[in-house]
Amino acid sequence: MSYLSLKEVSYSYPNGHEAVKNLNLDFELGESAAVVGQNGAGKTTAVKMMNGLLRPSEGLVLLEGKSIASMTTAEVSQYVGYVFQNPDEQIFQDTIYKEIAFGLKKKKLKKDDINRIVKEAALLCGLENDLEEHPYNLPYSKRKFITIAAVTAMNPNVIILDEPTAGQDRGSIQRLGEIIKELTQNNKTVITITHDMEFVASEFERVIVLADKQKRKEGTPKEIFWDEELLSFSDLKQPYICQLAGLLGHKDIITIEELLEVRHHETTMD
Ligand SMILES: Nc1ncnc2c1ncn2[C@@H]1O[C@H](COP(=O)(O)OP(=O)(O)OP(=O)(O)O)[C@@H](O)[C@H]1O
Repeated sequence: MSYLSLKEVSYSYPNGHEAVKNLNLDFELGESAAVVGQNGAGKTTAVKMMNGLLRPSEGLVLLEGKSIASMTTAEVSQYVGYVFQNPDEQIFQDTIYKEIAFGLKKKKLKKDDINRIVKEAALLCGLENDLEEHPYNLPYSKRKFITIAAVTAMNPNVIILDEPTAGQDRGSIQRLGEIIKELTQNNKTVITITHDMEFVASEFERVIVLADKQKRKEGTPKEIFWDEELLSFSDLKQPYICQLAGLLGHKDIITIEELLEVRHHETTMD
């Protein structure tokens, strides 16, 4: 049994627009998965159903095999945390410490425990020196990390990140990769919506492709980014390293290390 599942899930918005159709997905603890697809494919709608922000029009969302239908969104979010695409929709306290500590205080944890957890989450997200700052004194890119710290501090088993690399520089994208690694090593599941194919190729074990409301394929980055028919149908771009490998006449390359290895092999064969 998977930790989190969508079973034959469909969703129509109140105006009647169907955004997700007959979606089946299973997630295990400790895995990282990227959800990709063109604008409007249904990615955000699908992940919002995973933590109860939206409720399926048809089908079931299961946590450890049990339907979440009778749970409140607040109850589901103890297990499935959601980091919004825009941090400003999530931040509402006047210091970073208070923002990260808010949920922990609601849980009525002891002050020492709250301090410890806030410090750990801040360290993970590179905010350890900013705890007394007003969130809006920090740039947008850092505000995203405040919301990641606030969600991870609550220790949910599943963390959903919506477009985490948008507006981030190279160093911050690297930090995001490290955060995802650390979380999965701690047996957390990280599900990330992203349009950043370089990030997908370098950080994720599994890629789920949505197109026109439905799942078109799931697989490893190699299985996804070398499926030309899928890329064209789903309007997805190959990561640059795949494009470069293709220009050099190689297929099934997904990392720079793999490309260097085949090139090295070729030169030593000459
Ligand atoms: N509140 C809403 N009411 C009606 N239709 C909506 C609403 N929110 C989203 N939609 C529509 O549902 C479809 C799926 O939207 P969704 O945001 O899930 O796609 P997405 O794959 O996350 O897109 P993007 O990459 O642009 O964020 C789109 O056609 C969108 O216009």
